[in-house]
Amino acid sequence: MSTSSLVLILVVVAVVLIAALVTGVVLTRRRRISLTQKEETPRPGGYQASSGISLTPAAPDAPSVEAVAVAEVTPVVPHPVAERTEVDGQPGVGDDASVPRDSVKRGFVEVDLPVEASEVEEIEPTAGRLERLRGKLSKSRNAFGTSLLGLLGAGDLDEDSWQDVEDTLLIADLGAALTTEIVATLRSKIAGAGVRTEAEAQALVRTVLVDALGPRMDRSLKALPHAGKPAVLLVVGVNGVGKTTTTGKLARVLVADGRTVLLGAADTFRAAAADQLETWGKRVGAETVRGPEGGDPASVAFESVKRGVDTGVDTVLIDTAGRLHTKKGLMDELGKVKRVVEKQAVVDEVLLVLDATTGQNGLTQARVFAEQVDITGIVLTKLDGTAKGGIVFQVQRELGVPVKLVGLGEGADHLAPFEPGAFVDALLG
Ligand SMILES: Nc1nc2c(ncn2[C@@H]2O[C@H](COP(=O)(O)OP(=O)(O)OP(=O)(O)O)[C@@H](O)[C@H]2O)c(=O)[nH]1
Repeated sequence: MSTSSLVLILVVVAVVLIAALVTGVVLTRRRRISLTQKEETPRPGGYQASSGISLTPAAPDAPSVEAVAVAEVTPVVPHPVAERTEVDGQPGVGDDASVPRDSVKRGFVEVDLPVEASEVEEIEPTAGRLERLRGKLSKSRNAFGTSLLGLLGAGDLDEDSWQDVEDTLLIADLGAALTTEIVATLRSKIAGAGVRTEAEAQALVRTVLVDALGPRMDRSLKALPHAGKPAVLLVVGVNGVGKTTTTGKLARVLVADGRTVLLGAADTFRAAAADQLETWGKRVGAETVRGPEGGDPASVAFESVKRGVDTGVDTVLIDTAGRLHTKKGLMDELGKVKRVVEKQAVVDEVLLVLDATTGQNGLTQARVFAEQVDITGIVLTKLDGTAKGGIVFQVQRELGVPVKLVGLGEGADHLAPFEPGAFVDALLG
């Protein structure tokens, strides 16, 4: 082979190698850029609460103005005392448990446990957390706001257009009654004021929707100690809605606020649920009280509060087992858990966790739980994954109970206070 052929071959090999190298670098960069964009660049708009979660001690003797206002419009539902199955309200374990279990015990279920914590984590202050939640509600915003504002901003509306407005509200889960009401209000306001532009439509819709969300309701979380005893919060709801995750996130908020917390794992149906809660506890440095698998949840709740009082923590958070609202025995059991805890201390909050992605069924769940225990606040989870944020309107209206917190993701800090203005802004974009 001549020298010139050898030089030619070497040049070709060198060119191929350089081309491969350049392609590799470009691909790696692209991948990195798309990852960064996904995780760090917030989309414009989105849910932006203006402050952190408001924590207060309960003041049972002095209800707030807002609570009184809510009570005035909401008839109190009497509890079905006659249907209770236990007679003495005392906790029992195993065969001694007085409430029959009418549900098949859940078998082995695959659950993702939070990453095992070897030491207590540093928790970022809540202020920065709100900024990071920007854009989390974007799915709801896209579906709801864009079409509604487009319709209303288009000038004079004929009957077909009003039908479209109505459909948009219904699809967003506002429910038939509220939709009719809101459309009637919008129609009369538009007739009175005249709406020419999308900006005018936005201002009008914002006012009407914020008003429908009861902006004066007291949404502070009664999670601070009072009368020398810890605040006690009970977290309830059907299976898989996010009770344990919310309890863990809430513990983080409290600890970040300088509070001491004890967790009660009153989900005795699944050992994995108690493990999951205990891991959250370890991550924030909180003790977790748990009982034997299959034991009496009321007993665990009782022991948790007793331990919380003895150790002088600020807040006891009790995570209960997921229970189908259609199973009477399990719902009775929930009433018992609350009554037993009340032998030790006041239950300051009963937080009903609802999964926003379940739409109308969330409303049915809310009704049944409210018949069993006095719900004091709603936590609406998974709002990051639904275009149906409208369930908020209906649940509040039906129960007369405020949505206090929203879950906006699976992350440990994806919990935000519910603010009607911020919520509507996020919906409308
Ligand atoms: N996207 C999203 N996922 C959430 C949110 N809250 C909880 N989850 C997820 O929902 C799933 C169920 O959450 P859990 O906390 O185990 O629910 P649970 O109600 O305690 O479940 P059971 O104990 O089986 O009744 C988990 O994968 C959570 O990460 C949220 O706000 N957004």
